[in-house]
Amino acid sequence: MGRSLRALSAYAPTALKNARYSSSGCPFSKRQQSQIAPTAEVSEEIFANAKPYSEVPGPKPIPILGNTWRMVPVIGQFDISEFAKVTKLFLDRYGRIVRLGGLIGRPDLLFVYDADEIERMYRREGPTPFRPAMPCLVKYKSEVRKDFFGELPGVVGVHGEQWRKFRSKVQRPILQPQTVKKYVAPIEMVTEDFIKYMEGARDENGDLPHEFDNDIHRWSLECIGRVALDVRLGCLSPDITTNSEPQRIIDAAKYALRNVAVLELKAPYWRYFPTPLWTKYVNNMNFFVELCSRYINEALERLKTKKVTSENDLSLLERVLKSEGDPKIATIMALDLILVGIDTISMAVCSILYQAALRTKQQEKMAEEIRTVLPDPSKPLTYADLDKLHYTKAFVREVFRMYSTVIGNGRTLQEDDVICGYHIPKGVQVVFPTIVTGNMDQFVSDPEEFKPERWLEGSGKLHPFASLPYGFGARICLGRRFADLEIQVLLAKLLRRYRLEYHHEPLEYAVTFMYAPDGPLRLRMIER
Ligand code: HEM
Repeated sequence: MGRSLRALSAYAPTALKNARYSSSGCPFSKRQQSQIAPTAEVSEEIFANAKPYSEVPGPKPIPILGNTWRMVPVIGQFDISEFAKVTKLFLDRYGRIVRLGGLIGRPDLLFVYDADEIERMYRREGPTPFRPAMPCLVKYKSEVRKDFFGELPGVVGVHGEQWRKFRSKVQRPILQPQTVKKYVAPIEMVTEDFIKYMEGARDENGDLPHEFDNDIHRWSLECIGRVALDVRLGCLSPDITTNSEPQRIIDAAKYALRNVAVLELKAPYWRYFPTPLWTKYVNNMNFFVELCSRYINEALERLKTKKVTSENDLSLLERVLKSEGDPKIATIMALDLILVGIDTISMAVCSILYQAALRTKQQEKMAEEIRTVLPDPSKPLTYADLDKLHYTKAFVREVFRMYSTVIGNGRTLQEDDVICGYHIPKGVQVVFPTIVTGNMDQFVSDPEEFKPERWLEGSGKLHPFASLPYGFGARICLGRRFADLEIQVLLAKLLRRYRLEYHHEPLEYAVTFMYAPDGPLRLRMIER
């Protein structure tokens, strides 16, 4: 029996659990040997028999310098853009659990390369999982603009009760398929404009320009504006002038993308004094807050005179405005969606289009599927059509497995635990390096083979926690349904009419903040 992609996805934990052993000949026998159910409490006996934390293998900190130097680009032995290789190197050198201690001013990092342990930790994580992330944003929300964010500062960079309260207010409207369905037509319109732009931007060979990755950002910005702010921002219009609002939005998004990585990974001095880069970051964030507030106020005004007969007449934003009665909740929700919903999806799309251009056989299979589901290209897309694009979705899933856009996820332990036989104290930051675990033959059959079919056929090993592009559990990506929708609409519209090719130097993947092809994405776009 074929296994449906949805049953395997991170959104259906119960189905996932049942679908885990897809092959005959159990690939995950270690679990059976240990007999530890993934949600079981760690007993006192397990604690008593655990090896001490100090024995977890890993690079030894050098006195005074600690281990931070290893992470500092250029002078250290590990370059940040090589982070994906570094995490693999840790596995090869030290094994399935690796401690990176002695990092100045921050807790130890613990890399776990065991999908069974990752599953156990996710399933036991409790109602308020703590994902350490975005320290710049934490400082901005909790100190610099505490006046604005107050006691309900959103979900990104927020933890504990404050996080739970905010998430419970917005989760339902954002994740309901019924909400997402309403955005098929708006996202299709944005995407049609984008494809029109792409058609005009090609050179005489049909190649897209050097800065095409920036154009993908403009598309994702336009999509998120439509979803979170109920407006067309105008970022795809062909005659944007310098200093116009769309240009300022594009610049602000670009700035956030380029410099947050520098601030957080390379130059964390802003923690101690306001560096020029930090001051610019704050101004940039203030710009986004002001932008969201303005559009939300406009939406509120429109809502006052809108005739509403049922909830179905309301957009996502209007539903939140109506149910919460506080425009600030809607503003902060929009801000969070914008902050994490631009570069994630843009980088994912760069990677997906690049892989489609390189893998002609699989691209043709997607095109054929799209043509079968959508015989008439002039007919508007529906949610039901998109749902039938099984192979296309499996292709995307396979790109995520092999070239995980978000290289890993993480949790700060909120209580002591036993991981891979070691007693790990509360407060340690555990890293789940998806980019590595998704490519380990212990968890995935023939991991070096690009095989979308593996997500459909149910043959071979495929540990459901080895590759989780959107995370898992109570803190799972809030925008994943929109991310999937945007990717599917783009592929359906683009591959229905065009063949993608690539005729330049192969691009290396690198980590800037996300993991994506590094260099000019000069795809060739040829009418079918
Ligand atoms: C392909 C694109 C994307 C990928 C790979 C991705 C991945 C992720 C991951 C791994 C997390 C952490 C989940 C966890 O801790 O378990 C996350 C969180 C989040 N994502 Fe996404 N994401 C994508 C697109 C988006 C988009 C388009 C939006 C907005 C519309 C969005 C909004 C969020 C938010 C708000 C959170 C924080 C949730 C919380 O902490 O409660 N993401 N995403």
